[in-house]
Amino acid sequence: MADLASRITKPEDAPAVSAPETAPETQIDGGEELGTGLVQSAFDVEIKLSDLQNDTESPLFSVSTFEELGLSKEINDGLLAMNFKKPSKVQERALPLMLSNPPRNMIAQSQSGTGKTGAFVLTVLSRVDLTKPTQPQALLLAPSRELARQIQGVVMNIGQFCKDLIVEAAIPGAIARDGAVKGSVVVGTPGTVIDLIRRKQFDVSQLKVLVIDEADNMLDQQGMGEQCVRVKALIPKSTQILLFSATFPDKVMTFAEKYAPNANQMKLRHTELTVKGISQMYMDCPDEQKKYEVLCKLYGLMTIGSSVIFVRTRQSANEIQRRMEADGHKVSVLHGAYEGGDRDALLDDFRTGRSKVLITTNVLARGIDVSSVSMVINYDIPMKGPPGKEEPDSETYLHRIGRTGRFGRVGVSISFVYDRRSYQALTQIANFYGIDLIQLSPDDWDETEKKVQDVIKSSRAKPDYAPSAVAKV
Ligand SMILES: Nc1ncnc2c1ncn2[C@@H]1O[C@H](COP(=O)(O)OP(=O)(O)OP(=O)(O)O)[C@@H](O)[C@H]1O
Repeated sequence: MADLASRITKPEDAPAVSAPETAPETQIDGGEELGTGLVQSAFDVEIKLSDLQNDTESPLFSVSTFEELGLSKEINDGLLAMNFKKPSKVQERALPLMLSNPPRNMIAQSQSGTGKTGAFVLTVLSRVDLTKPTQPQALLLAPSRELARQIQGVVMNIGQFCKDLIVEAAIPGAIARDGAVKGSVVVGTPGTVIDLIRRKQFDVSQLKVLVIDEADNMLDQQGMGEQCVRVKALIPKSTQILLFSATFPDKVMTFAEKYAPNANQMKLRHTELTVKGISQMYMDCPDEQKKYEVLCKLYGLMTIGSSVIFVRTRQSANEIQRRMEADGHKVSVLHGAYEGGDRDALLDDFRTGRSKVLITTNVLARGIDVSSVSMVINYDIPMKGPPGKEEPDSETYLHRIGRTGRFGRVGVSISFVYDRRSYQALTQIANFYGIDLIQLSPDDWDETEKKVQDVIKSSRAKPDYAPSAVAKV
């Protein structure tokens, strides 16, 4: 099998090989054969956040408690029930700014899996007047139905002691054609929300807060930007606008600042964006066809909890599923060609661990929070732009790998490269974030297994995993 270095010239600044750091002291070991060719991880994880949350350099660090942030008793009880003991940095810093009066807009950036959802959900729950339970007062927009449903779940969980809280989903199929949106909090996708407002099923006249999660993606003019502009035009001018994401490319940030004028801001530099708990690796595959063999070998060898395989197209997702199933692996596939109900059931199966491997496209690259995910495979390096003018998609890379390593956990990402173009694309992404990638070779499976297992058998990142991110408010 040819070495990548012998096929292409490795640039000076190519990802360097480095040994993964581990946190073995947090692990209680174990493993269980599933008889599917895949091995289920049965690590009983001891979750110990306190070390990370006491480290000033960690995005999970904070000096205060939730009580000190002045939240209501009902909300604090909800946080307690969810075992949220201390706020993360984005929660501690952004909340006081978002809750102050008169309300001011906010643009907040924080690494993947560091509690942005909690930050805006706490704001929403603090702002709604529950004496008007069916009057929409807060609208939360997300790019996919899966993320909208997930956020709806978080609002309901944190708000479980808030009497009369009704949280509606405005996603395709959720509201009957002649029905009305009757909840104080509404979580939806932009197209459905616009339809509901236009058909007068959704009264937005009393909205106080608009949250846009994954805001760089949502406001991108190539994507849902136009729809978000239309939503803004339909709601009261006084609505407080909160924009959240792990990534804000400069171009989109300029637009975000217009969309949410005079906003308080929490920004990070590119080099502060990666989560150190995620060991980023790459697999040097001999050629494109062999990528599939490498994938099967990985799954045949490893003890992996849950994992996500990202591919470029729906067709290749289906094809990999067909081949993996024919080879005896149990996998699920989810992409935009599936109907809403099927998508919900597929993701629910993955969340509950009924299925352990999810093959998907960029539709699930952002926001999805399944803490048991210990490995992410970039089967195809994410690219953006029109055919012929494609360039590496650094933002999507970061969001994809961010499906693991959630809130201080550890995980592995493995990006497959097989030729000069894919190698250069990955190199460009690594340089953008200033990261060192760990090289894996399909010629040395003992070493590959060791490098991967050393990381995923541990549970939490050590405090010194955390990036040197200091949010500037
Ligand atoms: N203060 C906290 N204490 C403990 N766990 C928390 C806290 N805040 C959030 N979490 C948990 O951390 C995980 C990640 O949070 P969340 O999904 O909000 O991340 P995010 O920053 O929105 O990530 P992404 O950029 O991927 O959307 C969730 O499982 C959430 O329940």
